[in-house]
Amino acid sequence: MSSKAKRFWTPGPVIVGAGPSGLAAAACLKERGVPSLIIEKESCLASLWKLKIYDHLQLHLPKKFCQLPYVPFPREYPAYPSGQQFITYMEAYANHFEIEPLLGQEVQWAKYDAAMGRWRVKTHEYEFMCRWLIVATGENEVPVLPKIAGISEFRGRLLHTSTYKNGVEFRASKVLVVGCGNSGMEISFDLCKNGAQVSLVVRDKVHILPKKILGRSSFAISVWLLKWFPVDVVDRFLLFCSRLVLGDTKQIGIQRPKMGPLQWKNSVGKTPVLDDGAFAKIKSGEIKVVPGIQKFTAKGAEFVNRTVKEFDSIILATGYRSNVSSWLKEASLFNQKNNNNPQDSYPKNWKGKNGVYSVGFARQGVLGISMDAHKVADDIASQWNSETRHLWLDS
Ligand SMILES: Cc1cc2nc3c(=O)[nH]c(=O)nc-3n(C[C@H](O)[C@H](O)[C@H](O)COP(=O)(O)OP(=O)(O)OC[C@H]3O[C@@H](n4cnc5c(N)ncnc54)[C@H](O)[C@@H]3O)c2cc1C
Ligand SMILES: NC(=O)C1=CN([C@@H]2O[C@H](COP(=O)(O)OP(=O)(O)OC[C@H]3O[C@@H](n4cnc5c(N)ncnc54)[C@H](OP(=O)(O)O)[C@@H]3O)[C@@H](O)[C@H]2O)C=CC1
Ligand SMILES: O=C(O)C(=O)Cc1c[nH]c2ccccc12
Repeated sequence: MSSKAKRFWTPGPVIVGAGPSGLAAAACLKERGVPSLIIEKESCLASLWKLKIYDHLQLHLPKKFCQLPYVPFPREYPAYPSGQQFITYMEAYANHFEIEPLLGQEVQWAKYDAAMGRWRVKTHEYEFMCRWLIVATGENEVPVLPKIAGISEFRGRLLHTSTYKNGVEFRASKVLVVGCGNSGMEISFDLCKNGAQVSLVVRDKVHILPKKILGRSSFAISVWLLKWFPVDVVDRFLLFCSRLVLGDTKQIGIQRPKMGPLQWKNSVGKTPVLDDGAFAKIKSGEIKVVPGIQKFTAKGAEFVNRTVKEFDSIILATGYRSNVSSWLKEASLFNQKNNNNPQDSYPKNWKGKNGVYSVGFARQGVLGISMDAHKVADDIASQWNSETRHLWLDS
């Protein structure tokens, strides 16, 4: 099969993935005069947002922190755009920069050919040869489905948050949500508003912060404070405000890590929950916090404290991982020990050896994507300007 693949030499970089990272990288390169080619496995751009996001999702950071390079969100957009508005924005972004990804082509493997001095990027139909490869396949590509004992015995409905759309079909039913990240909290809230009886598994320590403090985004306040104060001081401020707004989370069975929320995010990579209403439902008892699962049973679950409960549905809000190890054959940037994330931690994680780069693996959301895209484009453009342009003009 591989011998039949049509081969192409691309002058500029090949970008794998047409999500926000791929689009931002292509736009930044274009602004610097460097052409690029995006290869996308799905039949659309922004596939995470089009295929895996629930109906009521709003960006949890204010819009100025979620815009891609050069193009602000439309003025009429609300402070926290919806998932659909973010999709519309990305479509317009691609049109603006005339970015036309090659759709429906999954990259099966990419490896560096030292003899050619080129990356070989293979899809089912094509093989591309390029000087630079940009990995933009995202930190949230593959749903994490934990191997919990008895999971195949459960006779009710079992799904991951990536296929959850809304709570309507769960009305009046008993639902167990496994995992207390932003997905687990927001989906629990949605289910609760739709009349489901919700239990939420919190197996370990977690930081919950109010989305807003005195009407202002707690994330925006943190970014502002970080200009003047070290991160541990900002963390203490966030914890103080959280205590005032939410109360003591320990009293309802949710313990905080010893480290503050921003330090926790930077060192462990776990995003604090930005609470937008679920916590009040936990406090009122409408959402019940339950401990880790010992095993699933045909009708429900047994928990580590030996209690047993029945459920109609189980929703795994257990997060996502990257798929890079399945297709990228290189070890300078991504390694398995580090959960397939770039091995140098932020902010040194965007450049590997032989012309491989990453955009969107800094665990910093869209803001991190924009920063990576500029740095990667600057680096490639300086090489493009000094060597490649002459080669192509001469030939
Ligand atoms: C539910 C949810 C809500 C979020 N909300 C926010 C938010 O409010 N603010 C924020 O800053 N961040 C948020 N994030 C984080 C979010 O993942 C990123 O900000 C953003 O989508 C990452 O963009 P990306 O382009 O790096 O990855 P993705 O959006 O995942 O795009 C990667 C693309 O690569 C493609 N791809 C993967 N493998 C291959 C392959 N082998 N060959 C070809 N194509 C491939 C995929 O199909 C996909 O289109 C959220 C994440 C989730 C899951
Ligand atoms: N509105 C928005 O903008 C939203 C943004 N997001 C973002 O999307 C990304 C993904 O979020 P999310 O999908 O919540 O994933 P996360 O990885 O953030 O959270 C997964 C949760 O599942 C728990 N978990 C994993 N395995 C098990 C298990 N076997 N038993 C019990 N609990 C388990 C984890 O607990 P533990 O810590 O113990 O491992 C963790 O609390 C994040 O960056 C998030 O901020 C998500 C939703 C909405
Ligand atoms: O949505 C995400 O997962 C993000 O990574 C956005 C983000 C970056 N830094 C943060 C600190 C606190 C809460 C969210 C984020």
